[in-house]
Amino acid sequence: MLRFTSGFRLRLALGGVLLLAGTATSLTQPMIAQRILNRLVRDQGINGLLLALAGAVVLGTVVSAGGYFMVESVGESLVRRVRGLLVARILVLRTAVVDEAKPGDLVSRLVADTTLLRQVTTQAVVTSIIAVIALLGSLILMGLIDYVLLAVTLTAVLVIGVSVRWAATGIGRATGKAQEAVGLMAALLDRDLAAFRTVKAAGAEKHELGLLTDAADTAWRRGLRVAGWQAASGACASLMMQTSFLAVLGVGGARVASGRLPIADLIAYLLYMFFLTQPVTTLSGAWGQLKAGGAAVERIQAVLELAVEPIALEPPRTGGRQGDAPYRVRHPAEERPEGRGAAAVAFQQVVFMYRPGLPAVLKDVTFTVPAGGLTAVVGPSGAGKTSLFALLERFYDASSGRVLVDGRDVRDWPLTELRRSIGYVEQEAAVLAGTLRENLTLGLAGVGDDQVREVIGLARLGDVVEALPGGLDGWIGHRGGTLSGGQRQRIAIGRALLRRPRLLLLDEATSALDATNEAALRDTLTAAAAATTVVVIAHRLSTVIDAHQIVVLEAGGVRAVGTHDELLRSDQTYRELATTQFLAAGAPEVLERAR
Ligand SMILES: Nc1ncnc2c1ncn2[C@@H]1O[C@H](COP(=O)(O)OP(=O)(O)OP(=O)(O)O)[C@@H](O)[C@H]1O
Repeated sequence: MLRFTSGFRLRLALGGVLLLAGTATSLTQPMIAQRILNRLVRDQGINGLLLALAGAVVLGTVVSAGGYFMVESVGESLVRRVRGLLVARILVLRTAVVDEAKPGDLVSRLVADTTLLRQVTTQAVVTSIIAVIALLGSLILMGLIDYVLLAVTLTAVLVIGVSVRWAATGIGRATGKAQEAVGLMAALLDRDLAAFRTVKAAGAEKHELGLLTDAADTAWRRGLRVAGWQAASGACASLMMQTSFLAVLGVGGARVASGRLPIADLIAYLLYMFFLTQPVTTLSGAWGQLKAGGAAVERIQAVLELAVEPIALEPPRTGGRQGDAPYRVRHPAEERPEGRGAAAVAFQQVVFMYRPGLPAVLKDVTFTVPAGGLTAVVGPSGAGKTSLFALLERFYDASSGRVLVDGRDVRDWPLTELRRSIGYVEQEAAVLAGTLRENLTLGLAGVGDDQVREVIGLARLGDVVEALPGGLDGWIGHRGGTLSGGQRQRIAIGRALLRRPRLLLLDEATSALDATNEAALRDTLTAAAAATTVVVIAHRLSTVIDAHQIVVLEAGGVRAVGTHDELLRSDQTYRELATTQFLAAGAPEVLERAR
């Protein structure tokens, strides 16, 4: 926790000092009031004292408010820093890590655990520092009065310390588990929202509700356990304070009776014991809170330790008002590149498994893609086609062998530069909640209207712009739920083309397009292939027929490479694929050629 407070410690300390000063100023008020009363009784002037009392009231309030604000603002700054660190980390997590993560749980760590952390810093840390000072001060003054009574009090404080420590461990453990349950709830809700229509269509609302309420119940039960530990710790502290009070009374009384202690000293000592109750109660509560914060820190730390890609992503230091618009791009990534030509690709004896222990999905894959032109990759479902793209984008590293882009191993490319050279259109094309323009210019800065309009033409997005209320700046819902599969993919193609990639990877949609759009997109791909290298995982006959080279993949291995006509003649698998599995693009002559 201390690590996260670096840079804020001075402000935190200053806030603590102000709070302390505010309390001290407030403590002078009864003394001034007492004097005012005394002077009134003696019929003396009180103007000066009234002024002093008013001054003490105002000063105490202002100083306390300043201290409170400072401490709270440190809490907010701390949350901002930790959230910045977390998102900067989450955004560059390795794909394999995210494959296994629960997104909802990550969100819960970002939201709920950081909030808990804030409460702990502002409430627990500062109040306990003040309480420790008050505790030590009182104990010293009590020792000056009578060290025998101090020994009795210290025994009680020690017992309280031990029991509070024991309870705090329980609080920390129970809080960690409660936060875990909250994370599970978030993960479950995320899974339902991600597959919202599927849940509805399957009539699984009741089932999912059961799971969610189970998770909520678990969080509630664990929350109760936290409350139980807190109550036990508070009860222990209070019991010991009362016992020690009685013990001091007994021992003190005996010492007064034997003449070893003046009665006035015993009364003063007992008054100090009253003072002591406050810091002891505060500290016993704060210890538990610190442990709870520790549990939150552990969950945050666990995310910060996940494996990340070699991309330097620092949370920006500046704040600044951005208005109410969500998803405003505050730190635009980069300028749109100029035309950059085409990149050659080579796979050399590539073996790849997603995780150690899993079977290899690519087995000794070797083929080359020349710079420029259209290469189609075809093969049965599960052959490993998408995995080839994942290696090119370096979402994963090959287990052995080499993947080259422009003759350079992808592992030797700076990752951002590699990805900047590649445009990737997934089959289940991702559309982000935001405007159409934001979706197209994602990660690019300074893209002019004319350039956006150009890709709208190229990707055949005219109908989407027209139908969308607000046009180019119209809002596209969560995961593009308001769009058809084909429209989503055309947006993704537009996004990829806008980046002017040296290599365009396209996992063709399996859904059929109408004949006009089919032909138009074919033209777009042909035009793109003239300027850059295009590799398409092809599901359409029209695409393979147009391809300069076709790579046939089967069960993780390259079966054949050639043109459509060559492969029709020479390769049985290809012939079967071409005649049975490809989506034929309406035109009879295409079908005829396939036969
Ligand atoms: N993230 C992953 N973790 C583990 N295994 C995976 C992962 N993604 C894919 N696989 C497995 O790798 C194999 C190849 O998958 P891949 O998606 O590359 O096939 P594909 O040829 O693109 O299939 P399709 O045409 O159905 O999209 C499959 O057996 C799949 O189950």
